Amino acid sequence: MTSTEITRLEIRRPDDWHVHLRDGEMLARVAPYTARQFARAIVMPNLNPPVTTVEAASAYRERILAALPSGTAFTPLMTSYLTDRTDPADLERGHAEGVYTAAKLYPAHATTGAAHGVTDVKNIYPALEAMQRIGMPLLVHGEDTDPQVDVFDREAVFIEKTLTGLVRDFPALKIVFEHITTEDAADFVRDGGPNIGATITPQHLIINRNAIFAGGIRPHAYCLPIAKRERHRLALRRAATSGSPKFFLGTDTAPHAVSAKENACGCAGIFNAPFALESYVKVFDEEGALDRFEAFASENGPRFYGLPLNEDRVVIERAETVVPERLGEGGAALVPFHAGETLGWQFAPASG
Ligand SMILES: NC(=O)N[C@@H](CC(=O)O)C(=O)O
Ligand SMILES: [Zn+2]
Ligand SMILES: [Zn+2]
Repeated sequence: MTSTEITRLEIRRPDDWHVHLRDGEMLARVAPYTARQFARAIVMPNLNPPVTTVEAASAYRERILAALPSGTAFTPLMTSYLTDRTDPADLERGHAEGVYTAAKLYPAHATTGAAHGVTDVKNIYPALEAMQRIGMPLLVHGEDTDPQVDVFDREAVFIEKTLTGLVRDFPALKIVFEHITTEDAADFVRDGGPNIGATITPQHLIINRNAIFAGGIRPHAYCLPIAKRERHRLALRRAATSGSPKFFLGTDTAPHAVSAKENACGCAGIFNAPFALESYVKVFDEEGALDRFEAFASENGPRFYGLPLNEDRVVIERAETVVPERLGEGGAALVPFHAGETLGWQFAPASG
């Protein structure tokens, strides 16, 4: 069957292996979108202050569950924010107690909420040794932070200056190279051992860097790592649809208030949770790879993490979905990815 003849996908319920659920009112506003489409999500710890202890992660998990309508079947998978002072014993205890699923490396100042990040990876070597020993995955925001490095080269420079050494020094550590944006990263992951994987966002499969400057500056197309040239987007599409088990779904949904996006110093982050599956399926459809979508969305992630696959199923149909310009009212409104566009797929269509 050619792709255009497929009008309905029924797949295991997907998981989102990279989300920002925020906290407080924003958490209540955004978490239901992720819980609507996904069974589980890896929750990023870049709150203010960051989630650096088992107690903080456990309390955050409770706030996430409390923010969802009762009866919602959704499992937040918590992460620890690594700092120069991370205590390996905290990681081991959190992992053993089932609180931490993974730990996150933000190079200091690399992105939103990374001010408390790691200044030199050598500082977390004791933590990484413990994680390697207990099988706890390391999640990496892979951008070099040297201000001399061009913003479009930061991911490639990070591979060369940091990631290659980490993989060499911790050959048995599970590493997820998060939200990859370049052909360099896709090749590095493809050519690496079985314990290196990567998440890919919808935006990096759909836009290139021109979108940030289309007719004027477009703050809602700005995220980190920043979208790159077309050849990188094409390489990411090949990686995502290749059938390789190393690449899996991670939206990096990163909501910010409209006033923080449409600003002289706008925040990085794209809020893609509301139509995430529609967005990814569009890409797999365009690439003639709808038959590979279930593995990318629902199988490769849990297998990499060593978690069971979801048993329930979801339906995504070929049907028009109009994406609103804004979701929510007044100051609480958020601009979703694809605002104002019509997508050709619809998640969980009303029966009939
Ligand atoms: N992706 C982004 O542009 N922003 C994320 C941080 C991150 O994932 O780097 C955020 O928390 O806003
Ligand atoms: Zn990041
Ligand atoms: Zn992120």
